[in-house]
Amino acid sequence: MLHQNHIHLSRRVGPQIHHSLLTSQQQQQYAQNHLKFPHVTIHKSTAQSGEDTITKNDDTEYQTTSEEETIFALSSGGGGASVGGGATAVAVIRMSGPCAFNALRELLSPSPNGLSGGGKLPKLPKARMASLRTLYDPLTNNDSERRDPLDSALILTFPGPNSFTGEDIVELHCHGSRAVVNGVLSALTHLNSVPIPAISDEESQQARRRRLSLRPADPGEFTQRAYAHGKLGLVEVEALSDLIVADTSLQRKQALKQFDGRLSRLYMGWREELIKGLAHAEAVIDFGDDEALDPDEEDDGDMDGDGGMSIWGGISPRITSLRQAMERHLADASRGELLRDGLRIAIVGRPNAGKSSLLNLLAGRDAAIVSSTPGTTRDVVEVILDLGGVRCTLLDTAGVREEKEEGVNEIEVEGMKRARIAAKDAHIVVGVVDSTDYERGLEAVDELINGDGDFDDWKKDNILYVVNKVDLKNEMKDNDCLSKSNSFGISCTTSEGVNDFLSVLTTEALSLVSSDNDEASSAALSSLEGSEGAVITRARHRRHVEAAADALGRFEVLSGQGYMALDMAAEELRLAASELGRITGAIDVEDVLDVLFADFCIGK
Ligand SMILES: Nc1nc2c(ncn2[C@@H]2O[C@H](COP(=O)(O)OP(=O)(O)OP(=O)(O)O)[C@@H](O)[C@H]2O)c(=O)[nH]1
Ligand SMILES: [Mg+2]
Repeated sequence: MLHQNHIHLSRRVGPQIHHSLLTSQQQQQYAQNHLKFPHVTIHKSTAQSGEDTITKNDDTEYQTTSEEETIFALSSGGGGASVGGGATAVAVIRMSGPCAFNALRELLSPSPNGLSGGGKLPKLPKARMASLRTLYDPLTNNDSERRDPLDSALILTFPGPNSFTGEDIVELHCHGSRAVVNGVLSALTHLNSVPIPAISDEESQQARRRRLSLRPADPGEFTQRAYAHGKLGLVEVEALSDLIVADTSLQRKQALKQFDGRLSRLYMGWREELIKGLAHAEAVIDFGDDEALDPDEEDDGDMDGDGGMSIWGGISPRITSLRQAMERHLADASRGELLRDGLRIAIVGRPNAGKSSLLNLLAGRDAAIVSSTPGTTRDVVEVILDLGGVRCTLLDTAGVREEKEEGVNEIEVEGMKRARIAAKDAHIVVGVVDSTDYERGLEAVDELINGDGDFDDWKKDNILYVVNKVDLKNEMKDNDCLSKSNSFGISCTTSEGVNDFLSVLTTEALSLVSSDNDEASSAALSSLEGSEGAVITRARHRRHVEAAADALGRFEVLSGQGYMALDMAAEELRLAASELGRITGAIDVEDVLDVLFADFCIGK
């Protein structure tokens, strides 16, 4: 049976295979130790196709990708509304998998019998060289002499394993109209079921179907295959996902920094250090401390709990400095995560202060209703802004005032409740005060911030006061109501003062996400070459680094207790190493993958 012992380079075992990173001997050991396939040998590719082969120990050969289905998708915009976007000049359709080149040959064939007609096989362009070719429609009525042209397209082929997915890839750069894109996608979908009169016997029909079996890709499936074939690590996959959805320049820069591998290098470097410590522990367990200590290793004079030399030798101080590096890495005020997720800026204040007017002015469009009736805004209105490269969600909220004031109804009360929640969840609060009703306006903002015990103290530093409608009261500029250092006189009607306020708001946003001045963090990272500027960008990474640092803290206590606690101390090192391995995908991360790839768009 051909597929009986086939290794599926699929989501299930994929994360643990990194061919490009391992020597063939390591790969073999990996397969035997981790993949539980002791009966196979992995050979690096020598074939022109470049596909690795796996030999079963009874010498039957399998191609690693032969059982993978070939997938295709529209990878760019274009194609019109029916496939999720407006028409563009060019649309890129990608195929990946063992049938990709055959499918391309079929599209290049003008004969109504396609490849099965016995005629000359259409030549594929040279690998990685663009070529302008006519694509023919295999769904053309069979009575015609020639298939109908589908498009004149630029074609590129990337033979595996030197491709994004590690498989054979074809890129069709077509014209971006709905008719062309739908025509090509439909041709690929039906390729294996196109009736070919030249083939009469069932067996040949089946063989043809196998050669041309394609299906539409799932979201993120190209990247998933790249990961399964060791082309990308987990942290790089996450970075790619961030890069695709980046809205601002700083988000793009952060994603690119992570994509170039510096964050992976940091975590892998730490993990290697821990594994060295573990090897030391194994040696002590097996041979006793005299033999375990490396004679070249400088003894730091560490004392164990019994007053003798530590059985951990030079390992203990290294682990301590590793834990400290992790703690510095963690003490970054979540800047990377904030930049990735974006900041929330809530505009609050009394009704009629001009909150919606300010939101509209900053957004450059009439996103919220403005009216002279107090209590106009009820629901929270959100607009996305790019402030100096920081993605910010600006939230306009209902005006807050005493519930017993005249005219307040239950809908407004609900609106005020939502305003309080928005302010509490925001990273920056902008309190808008009407200059003609300054005292009450300021009181309302202060009550919202100080009245609720839940309001984080740190956030009280991130409040900007905007005294609006200065056009109505010019003497306001000298009035003491602008005495707060973080307050600005503006007019939404004349735009006076708005630019000054915007530049301070931008500086404030940048200071929350910037790590440039963060000496602690850069000191933590510069110890590992090439990892400068690597910051935590996801809560998932933070959880694992925290757990690793905790384990190292416990190790430090246990390592001082001599032989008695040797096993337990080693276990903490193992735990810390596996937490770091979970970040990079070196250790099973099945649960993470499902969520991560579902976040990708189709075609990536
Ligand atoms: N003269 C003057 N009028 C302004 C200014 N800003 C806003 N207004 C007016 O003030 C009124 C209230 O403005 P909104 O932006 O709706 O106020 P709001 O704070 O959103 O009010 P609620 O949604 O009810 O809480 C409108 O009539 C605006 O035209 C300003 O700078 N100068
Ligand atoms: Mg409003």
